Amino acid sequence: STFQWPNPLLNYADHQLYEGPLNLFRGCPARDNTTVPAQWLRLAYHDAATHNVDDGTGGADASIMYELDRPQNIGEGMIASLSDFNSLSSLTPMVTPYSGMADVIALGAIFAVVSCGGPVIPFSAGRVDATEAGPPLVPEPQQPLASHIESFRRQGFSETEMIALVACGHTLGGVRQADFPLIVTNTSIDVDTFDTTPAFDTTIVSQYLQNTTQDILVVGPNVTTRSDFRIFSSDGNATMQSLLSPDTFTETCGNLIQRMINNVPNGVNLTDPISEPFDYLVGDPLFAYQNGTFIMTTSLRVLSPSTTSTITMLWTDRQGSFCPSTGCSILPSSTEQVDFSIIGQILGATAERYFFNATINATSSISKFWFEINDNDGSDPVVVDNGGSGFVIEQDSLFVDSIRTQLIQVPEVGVDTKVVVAVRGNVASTNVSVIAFEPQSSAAVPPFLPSTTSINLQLDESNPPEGGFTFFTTTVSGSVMYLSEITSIADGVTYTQENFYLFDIFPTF
Ligand code: HEM
Repeated sequence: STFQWPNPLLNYADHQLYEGPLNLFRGCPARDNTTVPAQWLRLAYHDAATHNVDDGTGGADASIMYELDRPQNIGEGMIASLSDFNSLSSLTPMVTPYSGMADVIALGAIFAVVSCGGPVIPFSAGRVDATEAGPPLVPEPQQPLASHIESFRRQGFSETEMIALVACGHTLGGVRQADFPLIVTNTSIDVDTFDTTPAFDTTIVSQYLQNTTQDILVVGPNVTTRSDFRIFSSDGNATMQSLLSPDTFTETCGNLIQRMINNVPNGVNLTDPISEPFDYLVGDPLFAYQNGTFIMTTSLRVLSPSTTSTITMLWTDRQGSFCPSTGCSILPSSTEQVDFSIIGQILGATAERYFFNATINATSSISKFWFEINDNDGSDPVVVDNGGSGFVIEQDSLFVDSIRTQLIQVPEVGVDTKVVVAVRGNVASTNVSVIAFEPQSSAAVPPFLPSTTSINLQLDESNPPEGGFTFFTTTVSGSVMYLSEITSIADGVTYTQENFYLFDIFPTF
């Protein structure tokens, strides 16, 4: 599939699915006598369950961050899961200036299922985070069947789908005694697991049908809270019978959980579902100015590369006369095999990432770039040119200087980042500002919200003007990962750049 650059949201979706840090939780890891994936999947259900098809409100919107004091959301897995997502932001941003925690919770459900051996669920990005609690609509075990049927109808699921979705959810994890003492009455049990395997598999179904189930919501001493029994048996076990087939279970659960996490309020538009890595993924170009040249660095991830291929980056200059008519060109400076997540591996993806370090005449500059892949086997080279337009450099008058921008070690604090922005023109009246975006929250408990700070930059004393550029600077905390907006205003002319990912500059950090 084709990636049209720039598209930060789709780039984020591909990165999270195929190269992201949720992959650290592969292999269905245990925690708190249940599993991390069980905790993530329940969190995602409770976030999405507030969806109301009748009026188009609620759903997968991270409102769960404001609803944890409700009895329906009791359970230590909730805070633990949200804390997982918040602390991963110290490695790589989970929330970004253009995407929020609701997308992360949905990604968590996808990784949860696959981590325990379930299907690969396609991901659509673009959920919008709520800023307050939604209606208290999560079903509870003591409620009668009719209220569960109505609750699932409101969430957009038929009675058959309700049966299946509950079985898909309750193939993972179990019920915690401390939180549900009226359900798990045996105080020597910490978590009473729904079935005998931690895996995302049909054991929940087969043990139920064989009457060997240990699911406490089926066989518990308290009849009132046997909600799984009432739900599973509500159609004479017809749906449970059909789910005995591992293929049916996998396909049904994949589809239903995908619909569950895509239940968003009206007016929220999700991207098309992503079910495979993009064929070619370009890295956002970085610029630095040095002695009359621009150093532009970028990269290209190529899926299923041929071992014999030569990859060339080409570009045209802004004046139209400096580069030859075929374009200026450069070969990669280095390459690296892409380390795909469990999801990428299941899809059989292999890829190589090629890094380019172009030295560009700063006067004639660069207007656009593209790539050519020649397999050297007589076939025509493949041109990767963003659907024909090339990767267009909109302006070369304002950029974060990727060489002058540096990490500074601060004893006992960690690191700060000295940000240096280059602005064309030697104008003392230039006003340069950035919005610094920190994805990780320092709060001890949810809601975990990113923070943004507006900063006016100062003239950089240690980087005097050079080659028609003036350099402006500020020092930000090392936990600032994006400059969500960079703006310069000089003599009535405004330049802006959005969503600059600062950590592209320090790839090994
Ligand atoms: C009528 C509907 C449902 C009821 C009454 C219900 C009830 C419960 C209860 C009481 C627990 C124990 C929670 C704890 O001790 O922390 C639980 C756990 C769980 N539920 Fe449900 N549930 C329902 C539907 C669903 C659905 C649709 C899903 C997902 C598709 C789901 C996924 C889970 C998971 C994964 C756990 C295990 C959590 C862990 O081990 O930490 N549930 N459920």
